[in-house]
Amino acid sequence: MLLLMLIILAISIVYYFVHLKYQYWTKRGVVGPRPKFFVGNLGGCLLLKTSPGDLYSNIYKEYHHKSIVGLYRSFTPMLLIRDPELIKEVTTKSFSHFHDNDIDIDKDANLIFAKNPFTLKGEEWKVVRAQLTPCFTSGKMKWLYPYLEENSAQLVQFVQSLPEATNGKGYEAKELATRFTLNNVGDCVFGVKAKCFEEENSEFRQLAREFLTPGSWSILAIFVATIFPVVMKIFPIRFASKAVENKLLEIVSDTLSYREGKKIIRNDFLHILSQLKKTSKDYEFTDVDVTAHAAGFFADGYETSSIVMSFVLFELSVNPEAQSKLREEINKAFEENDHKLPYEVLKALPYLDGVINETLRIHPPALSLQKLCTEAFTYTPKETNRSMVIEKDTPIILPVSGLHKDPQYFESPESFKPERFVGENKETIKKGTFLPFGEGPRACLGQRFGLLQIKVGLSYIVKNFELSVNNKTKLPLKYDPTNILITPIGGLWIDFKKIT
Ligand code: HEM
Repeated sequence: MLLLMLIILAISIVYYFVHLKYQYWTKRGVVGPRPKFFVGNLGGCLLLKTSPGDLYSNIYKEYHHKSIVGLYRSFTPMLLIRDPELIKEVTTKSFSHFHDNDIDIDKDANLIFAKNPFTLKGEEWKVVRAQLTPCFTSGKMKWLYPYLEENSAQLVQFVQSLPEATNGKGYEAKELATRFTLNNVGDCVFGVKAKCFEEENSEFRQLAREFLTPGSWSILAIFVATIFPVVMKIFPIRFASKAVENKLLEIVSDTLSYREGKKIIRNDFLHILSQLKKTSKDYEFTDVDVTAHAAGFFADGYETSSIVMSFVLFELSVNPEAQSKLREEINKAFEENDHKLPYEVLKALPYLDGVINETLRIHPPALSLQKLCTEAFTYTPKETNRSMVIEKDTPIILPVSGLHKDPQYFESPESFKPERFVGENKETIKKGTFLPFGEGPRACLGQRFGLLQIKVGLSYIVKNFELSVNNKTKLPLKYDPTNILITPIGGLWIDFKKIT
């Protein structure tokens, strides 16, 4: 009897404290979905039924009349922001209150990722971000452009050589785009030929398969770290296997020694990084930094860009009018420039820009972003007019996909309309509602390079092939719930008809 009473007492105490924990947002007048014991609001993600990005998009839609929504990650209160004004505060105006991403990684177990600006915090992030920013100036992109053009010409030859791409069996767009972007990072980051068109299992393709590829360990680790950052503090989870990390480090140090020995100067990221070693004044930039950042650019450089490129190919296939209009713009640019596509001309093509931005709106590779409140911030939601304090260490969710599909900001959000991002229309897009690259000081560092490689590869493809969707593509598209970056279930299969 006594034992039973003790058990009931223990359960009641636990229940009381759990109840108290889950009162956090109610006490502050913030509404949100009811949390479940232990998992809070992320149960669906843990059961792999939904990705965090899709979960936040659904919550965004459900609470359409609210500026903020209170959620719980296990017992930790976190805040989903719907109000674009508050998003502007978080990303830009009051950046000093929210300067970190909500991710923790074990530095000893992750040599490469631990140096990536995305995972760095506070002063360390500031220093590294300032060091790496010069790698992505417009001038540096111009240096790299010839490599991208050469790989784009090879991309066309590769598609032409594939019987399945042209005989109605279809070719998977992500596979195609990954081969292309890996060749680009091989050239632009390491100065090495990645040979992803020539060889089915080239060294780079193998590396990529084990690194940030859907289903690989690194993707799973990122998934766990995103949902439960605390796990990363307890277990030294690796984002890339030791073998992959060593291989990347070996490629960089071999190339550097070869260049030094032969006195070779090649205009690429590796050269820019090794120059930083000589010019960095305030903070020592070591060999390890050069190597880790080059390897980091490899990781950042191919996956997100190939996702975007594959979705652009898909959207053009299902929107033939947009495809024709884009082809017209590209053909004209080639004709007016001696059958070439110079860097300045490509950069200024408005419809191409619109097509890519509209694809990024409908299919942003990161469906949501996670920030951390680093200094308390006072906010007054307009619907309650009651100010509340966002406390230090509160995780903040920016529901990118929810905002991108909100009819309040993008009329008929399900329709593919590149014109939204062309000319004056672009200026009417409300700040804080279009976030494919994030926003403010912490926005994507490699945006210029990512967009450039997509633009040039796409221009060559659209000039040479008519695209249509192959019936192996499962429509309507569904994203794999076990991935952080969007991955369409079954792939995006495209037919390519050569334009003669
Ligand atoms: C179209 C392709 C790309 C997309 C859609 C994309 C998207 C993003 C997003 C959403 C973030 C997070 C921003 C935030 O936290 O607010 C990010 C960060 C970052 N990206 Fe990209 N990215 C792309 C290509 C690249 C490329 C090609 C590189 C480098 C070669 C790169 C390097 C980085 C780095 C270093 C960060 C961390 C920035 C920081 O925290 O200071 N990205 N990217």
